[in-house]
Amino acid sequence: MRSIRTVSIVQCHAEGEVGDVIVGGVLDAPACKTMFEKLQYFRQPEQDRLRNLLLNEPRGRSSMNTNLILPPCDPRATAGFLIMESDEWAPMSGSNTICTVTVLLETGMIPMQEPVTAFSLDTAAGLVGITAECQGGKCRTVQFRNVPSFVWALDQEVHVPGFGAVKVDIAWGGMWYALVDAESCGLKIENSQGPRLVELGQRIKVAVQGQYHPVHPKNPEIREVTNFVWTHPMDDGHDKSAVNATVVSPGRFDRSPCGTGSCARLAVMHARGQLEKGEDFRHRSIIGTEFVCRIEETTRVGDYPAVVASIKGRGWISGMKQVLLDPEDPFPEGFRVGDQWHVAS
Ligand SMILES: O=C(O)[C@H]1NCC[C@@H]1O
Repeated sequence: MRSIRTVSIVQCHAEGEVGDVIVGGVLDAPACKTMFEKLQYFRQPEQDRLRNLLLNEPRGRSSMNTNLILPPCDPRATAGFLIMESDEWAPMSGSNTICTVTVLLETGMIPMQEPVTAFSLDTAAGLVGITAECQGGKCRTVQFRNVPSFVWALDQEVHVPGFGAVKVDIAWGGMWYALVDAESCGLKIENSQGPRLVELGQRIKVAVQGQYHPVHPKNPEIREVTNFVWTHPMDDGHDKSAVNATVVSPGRFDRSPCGTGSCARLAVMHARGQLEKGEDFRHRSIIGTEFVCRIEETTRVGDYPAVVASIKGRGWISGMKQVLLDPEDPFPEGFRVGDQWHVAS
């Protein structure tokens, strides 16, 4: 056996969405003042080979993410982390935060305090507060207090070639999202409609990218919609709840209820007067798992009214692995196949 690269990983999922965590084998980015600078370093083509090696086949698959724990830049944080998704280094991610916290605590990288461990994590989108309920050495729940979320525009009409006009909301929840009511396109969020939801969701996302160009007021480098959420109307019975399905690029469902998508939706619901500060909202995924979401505070981001949202969910460690690269492997950055990766050509 030979290898020119060895990366040690703890495998984890949060409410069904894989968020593996690198615990060894990758050095920190040199001389960075912020986690966003670290993200910029790692997404350069030479460094980005790591993301391709880990997420592309044969080592990865289309429905997974990998997180990289690094020293924080903000002195208030206990650790920093960066998020690798199939098509981007995401500034922030909810399911990946829950996985990273679960691994940090259950492997002892951050000492676990029972019944509650509280600390902050530094991300490329800013500081995220963590409150983890812990019992018997298990991290039972992870709640994170996200960077502020806000609506960029409501009810925008987008022309989708071959389909027609679609109404979209555009909001920031740690990533930029377009959100569309599935019923407005004659669809229901259920597995039997999966291929159509993913295919049309991707097409609407591309159409939005062509017509609307949101920019984060605090960081002009964080721009353009990269994620898409299908929503169902809120069930306002005993609990406020709804199902959603996030279409992650290049075209597959988030298996979790999507933490940053949920924050974007909370900002939209607050702007529409559907959810107040302090109210719980239960967001369910395509596989029936749930995040408990809440608006903790209202604030502003630049000129935009914003909400500070918290999201609570659960993570489970599922294994450990060491990724290797044989110097003669013909695919040092892996490959993608059209059956599962929505390859354009
Ligand atoms: O929970 C989230 O925010 C996400 N899950 C995978 C894609 C998004 O980053």
